[in-house]
Amino acid sequence: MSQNIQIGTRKRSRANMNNSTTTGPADNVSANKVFLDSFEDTRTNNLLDEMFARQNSFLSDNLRNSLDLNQAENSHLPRQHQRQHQHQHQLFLDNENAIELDDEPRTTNTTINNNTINNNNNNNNNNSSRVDEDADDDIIFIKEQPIQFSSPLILPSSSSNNAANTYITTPKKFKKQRTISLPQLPLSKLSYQSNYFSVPDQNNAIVPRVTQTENELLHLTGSCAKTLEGNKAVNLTIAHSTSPFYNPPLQLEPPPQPLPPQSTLKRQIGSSLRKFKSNSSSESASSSKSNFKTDKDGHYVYQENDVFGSGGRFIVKDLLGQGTFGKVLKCIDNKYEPNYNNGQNYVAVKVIRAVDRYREAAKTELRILQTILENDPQGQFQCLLLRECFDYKNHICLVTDLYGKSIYDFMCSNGIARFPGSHIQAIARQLIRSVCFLHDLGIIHTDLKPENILICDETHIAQNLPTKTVQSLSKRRREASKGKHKILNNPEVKIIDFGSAIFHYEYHPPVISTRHYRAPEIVLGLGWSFPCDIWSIACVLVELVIGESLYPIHENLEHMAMMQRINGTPFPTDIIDKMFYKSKHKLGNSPSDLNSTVIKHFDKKSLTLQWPEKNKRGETVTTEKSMKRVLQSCDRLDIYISKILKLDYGDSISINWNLPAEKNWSLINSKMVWKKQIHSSSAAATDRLDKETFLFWYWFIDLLRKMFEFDPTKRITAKDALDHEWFNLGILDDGIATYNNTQG
Ligand SMILES: Nc1ncnc2c1ncn2[C@@H]1O[C@H](COP(=O)(O)OP(=O)(O)OP(=O)(O)O)[C@@H](O)[C@H]1O
Repeated sequence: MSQNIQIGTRKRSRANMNNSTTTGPADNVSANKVFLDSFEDTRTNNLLDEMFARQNSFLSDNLRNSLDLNQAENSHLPRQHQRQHQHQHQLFLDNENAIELDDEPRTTNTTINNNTINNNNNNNNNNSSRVDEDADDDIIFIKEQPIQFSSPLILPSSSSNNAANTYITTPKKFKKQRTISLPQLPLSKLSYQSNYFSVPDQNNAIVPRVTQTENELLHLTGSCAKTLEGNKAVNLTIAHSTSPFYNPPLQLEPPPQPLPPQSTLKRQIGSSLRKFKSNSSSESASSSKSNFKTDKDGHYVYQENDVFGSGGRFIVKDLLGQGTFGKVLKCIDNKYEPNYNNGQNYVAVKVIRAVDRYREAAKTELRILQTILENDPQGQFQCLLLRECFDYKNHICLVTDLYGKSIYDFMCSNGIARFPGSHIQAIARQLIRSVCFLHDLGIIHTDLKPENILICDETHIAQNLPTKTVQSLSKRRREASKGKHKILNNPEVKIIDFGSAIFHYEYHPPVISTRHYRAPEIVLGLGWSFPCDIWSIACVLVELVIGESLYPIHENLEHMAMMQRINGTPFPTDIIDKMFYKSKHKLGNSPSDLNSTVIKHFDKKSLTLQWPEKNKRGETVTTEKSMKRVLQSCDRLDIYISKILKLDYGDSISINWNLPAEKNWSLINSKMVWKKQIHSSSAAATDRLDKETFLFWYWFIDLLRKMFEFDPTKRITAKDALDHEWFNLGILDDGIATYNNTQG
């Protein structure tokens, strides 16, 4: 599918810069360039060569097996790069600079001064200022520098080849020095420009979007629109989620939007859709030819080659999905020539159940899709694009662009469900940016999950997995994957299913989201707003790393116990206090089972969760299975993800989110050096980790931690998440290699 990929062409702003990080007008750049700020193509290619060379050992197995890149790349590298390749194992990095150590005399030295390496020791806080004198030196590049022999530092020997004392010098810092970091996919650098959109107000009039304000109130469910703090008549809490509206403080919930009469439904689609309406959607013209049938539950009965729509416009070709609301069909749209734009005469049509309840719900979905379309007619913000809507035999039909399978289905059909880091970053960027766009429009998605994230381009490379690995797969996965590890060529995604999405000023049902992706404020009945989407995205991102659901739970108590375990901390007592207060004063519209499944498990005095559950005699009644799921199958998030990363990088990677990045890295590094000294090189070879790769994962986990903040008013917003340090970092892995290989 042709998609516009927006790539910020301005210099990257630093994570600690505030709104200025939103880039200016973005250019459309062809998707075959790894993001390299504003450097031209040839340099891009050279840089990529260098990066591949430098990381050769890191990826040697995978790249050799699947892509045969190393030999090919090195054969045409410039001489100094080949030399670098030969000696890449001798890279050492210190806080300020890194230099390549050579075992033969050299006249030049490659300085690698990664902006990420400059993170100071306070970098647990992403807003901390950097130790960096030059505000402009964050471009990623290698630059050959003459060696500056300042006082050499003697380091412990660091490789078997370098048994003797090794000198590491501190080269003089060059102004405007260009630095190198590992590459990112273009999708990881998609820019976002706020203050741009217009949104409908409560009377459906389009008003210009006001500047984002932090003076937003956290919505409560039901008829109460007070903030959590407001419930207690204390100072109003500022919810950091942004939205385009100034919410009238302490007002009762605005009346629900009147649902449009059916006759005006078509008008609701807006002017941008009119061009699609040349074939008027009157059903009568085609109904005689159609076999279109509806069952007793109001569901369309799927039959291949069914024809429906005005003039027999749509031919049913496949059933893409079936949900509560209806069926989603892959159809040929006869409005277009058969080979229109490489098969873009195919569309997805969501045929809503012919039941009043679902028809009404579809109208809400329609209003959301309409707002999205009006503000992003090109679909640059990764949201499902509505092409048309019509009513057919009492079924509302939503015609949208057709995308590939969902991330969930892709994972199920993959021998290794985990995604490469570069793809996780690209997907994260798209999701967060898309949600930032939605939140700016006042829309909360409420049901973000892998099933609702579709892949645009399903093409991939497939590597054969070792027999032993294949045998360890479940029968279902073995059959679905055919024993192969699939890596997408391009991890572009789209968010779908706006059936549960709402405008922030509308009625909030007490329970939203699919259980595994449900934020704590929903479970605790505190009321919810924009931050719930951030929690859901965080759950999705972890799922991409570990290859399975982070919260494989079905009930509240275990869910809460697991949340505490994963965050490594109990729920903050102030939010539990609010939960009790809300319940006591019957504020808001709580889940019906709140008392019996949530509140009763908290101790009123200590405001702590009583888990494992005990009976009156003090005996543990929590089942062994449940204990195992909470205590053994998961762990504090940094530890849990580190365990998974060991599969790729060896035993030494051990991320501790309580340590500053530099300190964490030096502990890991000294462990690796020690291992190399004690053991043979083969033992050390299991550690395929360098500092930049470590930093990539460290900052990823840091972002997750902020997204998993229990208190929704303190949880990172989508806008702030886009400015997080992690999005300045790259990684060289199979995902980058595949992308590069296929885009060339
Ligand atoms: N535009 C599309 N292109 C390709 N597949 C799609 C598209 N839209 C939906 N699907 C498929 O149909 C499935 C159901 O779509 P959707 O989630 O919108 O329906 P739903 O009735 O709201 O489902 P649920 O009840 O699960 O929320 C999706 O998971 C996806 O696999």
